[in-house]
Amino acid sequence: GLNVAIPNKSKSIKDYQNVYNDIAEKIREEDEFDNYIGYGPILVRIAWHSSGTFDKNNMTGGSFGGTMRFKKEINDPSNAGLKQADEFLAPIYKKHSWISHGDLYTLAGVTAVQEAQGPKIPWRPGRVDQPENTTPENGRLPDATGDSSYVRNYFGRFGFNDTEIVALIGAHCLGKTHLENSGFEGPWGAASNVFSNEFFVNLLNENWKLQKNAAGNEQYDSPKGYMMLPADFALRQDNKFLKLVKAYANDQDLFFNDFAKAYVKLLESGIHFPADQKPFIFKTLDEQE
Ligand code: HEM
Ligand SMILES: CC(=O)Cn1cnc2ccccc21
Repeated sequence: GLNVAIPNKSKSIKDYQNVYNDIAEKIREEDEFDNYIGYGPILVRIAWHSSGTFDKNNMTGGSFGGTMRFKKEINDPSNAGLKQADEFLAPIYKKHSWISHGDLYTLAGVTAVQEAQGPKIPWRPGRVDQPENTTPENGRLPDATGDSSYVRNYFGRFGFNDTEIVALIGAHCLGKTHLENSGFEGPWGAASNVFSNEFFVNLLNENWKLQKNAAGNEQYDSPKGYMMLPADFALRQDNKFLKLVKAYANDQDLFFNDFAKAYVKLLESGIHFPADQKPFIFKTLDEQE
């Protein structure tokens, strides 16, 4: 059905900046998580996975209904590890339970990118919690072993073009893969909690070798201990994707601008906002000192 955003008229940018600040302060406070990577990366992932169930062919899924809060969705094998993000957000929801879960998950993903020194992400509230029986079925999130045509086709389900696809996957500059979650293993060393174009620089410049990991899955490893998923490496194996990878490796500002636009489109997939609803642009903690 049609997901029409219903902004809460009693809440202003100040109220949402308060939620942003609580999330940002908790990220700073709980800095030891995942070997001092912190919670930022999995907050970006839960925002993306909440939105990544969208299917433009039948207008189902997406972040609107906040169904990630239900067992069926959070237990999707593709969401392994994200219960920790949901638990991180539970006290934030308890304190600000006027907010919808869809707004909370996506706002957390915005906060995490901005607090990681990434671009400003304009954000609009108005998602409305939907009942458990509207939870989409498992299996709508992408397969890490896919090749370039798989990746282009997968994101075609959202109506994303090549620029949006490559920019979005640049979020793999944050965090790491965990064998117990996805069957892929990334190195502590190379994992980062600073948003940058490093993913593209490494993808282009490292000497990658395809090898089986401890779970028997093939991944690309580099002498420096970096890794890439087959679906990451696919961005080098298609001429149009490769052109974009090179552009972003050579111009971080271009990457930041394209990422911000694509991330907004992802987090708002399937939602109709009032034409006059202006997005909020939040200040970082550093900008409020
Ligand atoms: C072809 C599309 C994609 C595939 C196949 C994919 C796959 C994966 C896999 C397998 C992991 C490791 C999970 C774990 O083991 O803990 C991961 C982590 C991550 N993904 Fe993606 N992803 C894709 C697109 C995206 C997009 C569009 C975003 C955000 C805009 C994103 C953000 C992240 C982040 C931040 C992490 C790190 C999480 C952590 O450190 O725990 N990914 N992804
Ligand atoms: C540090 C590292 O492995 C960079 N990287 C490369 N591919 C990734 C996929 C998800 C998260 C991080 C990823």
